[in-house]
Amino acid sequence: MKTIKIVVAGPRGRMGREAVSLVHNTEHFQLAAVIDRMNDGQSLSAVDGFSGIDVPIYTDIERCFQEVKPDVLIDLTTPEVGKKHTELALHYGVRPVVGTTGFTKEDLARLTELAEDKGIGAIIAPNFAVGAILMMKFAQMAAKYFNDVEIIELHHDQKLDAPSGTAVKTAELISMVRPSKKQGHPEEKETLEGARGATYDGIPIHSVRLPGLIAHQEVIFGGNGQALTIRHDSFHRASFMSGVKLSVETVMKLNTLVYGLENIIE
Ligand SMILES: NC(=O)C1=CN([C@@H]2O[C@H](COP(=O)(O)OP(=O)(O)OC[C@H]3O[C@@H](n4cnc5c(N)ncnc54)[C@H](O)[C@@H]3O)[C@@H](O)[C@H]2O)C=CC1
Ligand SMILES: O=C(O)C1=N[C@H](C(=O)O)C[C@H](O)C1
Repeated sequence: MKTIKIVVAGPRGRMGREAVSLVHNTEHFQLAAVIDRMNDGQSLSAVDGFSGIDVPIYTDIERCFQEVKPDVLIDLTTPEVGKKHTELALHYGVRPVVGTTGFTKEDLARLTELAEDKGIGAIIAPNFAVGAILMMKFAQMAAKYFNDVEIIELHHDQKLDAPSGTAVKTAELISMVRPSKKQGHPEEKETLEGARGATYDGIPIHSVRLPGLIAHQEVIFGGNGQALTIRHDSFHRASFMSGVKLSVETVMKLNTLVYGLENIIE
């Protein structure tokens, strides 16, 4: 298999550390450099937790792309930075694999157009865990039979965006198959603002943030005399890494932007 030359953005983050380890330990992947906010020009091996991983750190992504000429960028940063990085990657002909969440419909439309213009692949995946993809697919299946549904997503308290990318993606998949509907009593009123959560196409989404959690989601369907709950839990960020590996391998064969791993997992 041809070696894929990879740059990871956000290497010191919770996900970035796992991704650096994945790339470093995968035979046909080459970790060529990392992009961080500090330590420009130093070796990653000098940073705590990365001993033996001797690749350069860049704080300037454009200089990194010009000098390193990677095949793939793995971005695990923050919503605003992730959008900028994805755009620059496409501009430089580097295929982005983006786990960073917080992209709007407009962002996705713009990036899809850019990938088309450049004729290269890109993957933006709100969740890389295979169990989470199945949860979303099962929820879409169930929505054909149950019109009433609410999503509860639960994450660690350091998460920047709410609702989670996974919750938004789940609501999008459900709204593709169920008729648009306003749920609950037509005259219901919130006596405390936010009590009914956010809504996507009439689907309430509730976000829980607590220390100790990693990434969890329940999709609850209610019907006549019954309820169906579909739940997924990530107890460790290793749960996301097989999806990152598959995305890097797949993005090399694509020439458009794919949003969501459900589109590449059979
Ligand atoms: N798609 C998926 O399966 C998953 C996606 N995520 C998403 O990944 C992103 C990162 O999550 P965590 O690792 O938990 O966050 P984190 O806060 O631990 O890490 C983010 C890292 O990005 C770095 N960063 C910020 N600005 C930067 C810049 N300009 N250049 C380079 N690095 C920069 C920070 O220094 C930090 O180390 C979030 O958007 C999160 O929602 C998280 C878990 C799974
Ligand atoms: O920030 C996180 O941790 C996660 N973010 C992603 C999301 O917003 O859906 C994926 C996973 O839930 C973990």
